Amino acid sequence: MSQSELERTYFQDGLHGNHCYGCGAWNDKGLQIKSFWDGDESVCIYQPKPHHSAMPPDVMNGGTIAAIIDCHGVCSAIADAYRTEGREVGDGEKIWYATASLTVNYRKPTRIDGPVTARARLTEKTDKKTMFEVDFFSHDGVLTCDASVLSLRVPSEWADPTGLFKHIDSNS
Ligand SMILES: CCCCCCCCCCCC(=O)SCCNC(=O)CCNC(=O)[C@H](O)C(C)(C)COP(=O)(O)OP(=O)(O)OC[C@H]1O[C@@H](n2cnc3c(N)ncnc32)[C@H](O)[C@@H]1OP(=O)(O)O
Repeated sequence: MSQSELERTYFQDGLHGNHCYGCGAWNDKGLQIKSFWDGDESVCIYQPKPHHSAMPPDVMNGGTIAAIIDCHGVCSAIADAYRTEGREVGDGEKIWYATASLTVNYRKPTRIDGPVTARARLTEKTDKKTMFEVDFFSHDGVLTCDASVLSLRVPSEWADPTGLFKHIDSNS
């Protein structure tokens, strides 16, 4: 069942303290993408800004597209893990995933003058690994990119607000 715009809950709003450039609701300078369930698919609708352009000012930059797809895929893996356990995103013991692999095929230029949409579907899952395939559309409904995002479950140190590397350094 799809949620109407008013009753939507966005995955990122449950990821408290997330400063990620693409999906962190607590990063004022980031993209602050928002993702939600539409039945079995997850959806992200994003209005690009003029400075998200490629060389032609009416075409969206590929790196920004990749950041949206990456973060939408990883947040979908996180939301799927919570949903599997019957919990809302962010409730109870925290679940974190990080990108292990991202593949983006740029099929057509993406118009920048309206909201883009990423639609993701789960294609593979184990306890630790989750794969989402993502289709990316320009505002006129053209499929401009297809992508796959492999997310791996990571420990809570990844969410340490003071940083990750001190945990890695102390373990090595
Ligand atoms: C407030 C907080 C907010 C938290 C943030 C909330 C959302 C953030 C969204 C943004 C996402 C990012 O940008 S995250 C930043 C970008 N990503 C990273 O920096 C990740 C860097 N990579 C790593 O740290 C590591 O490689 C990991 C954690 C991804 C995986 O290491 P690991 O956990 O030791 O995994 P490992 O045992 O080697 O492998 C487990 C299984 O996965 C497979 N596998 C591992 N890597 C790959 C790979 N690249 N491609 C294919 N398969 C792979 C292995 O073959 C194995 O399969 P099998 O034998 O089991 O079959």
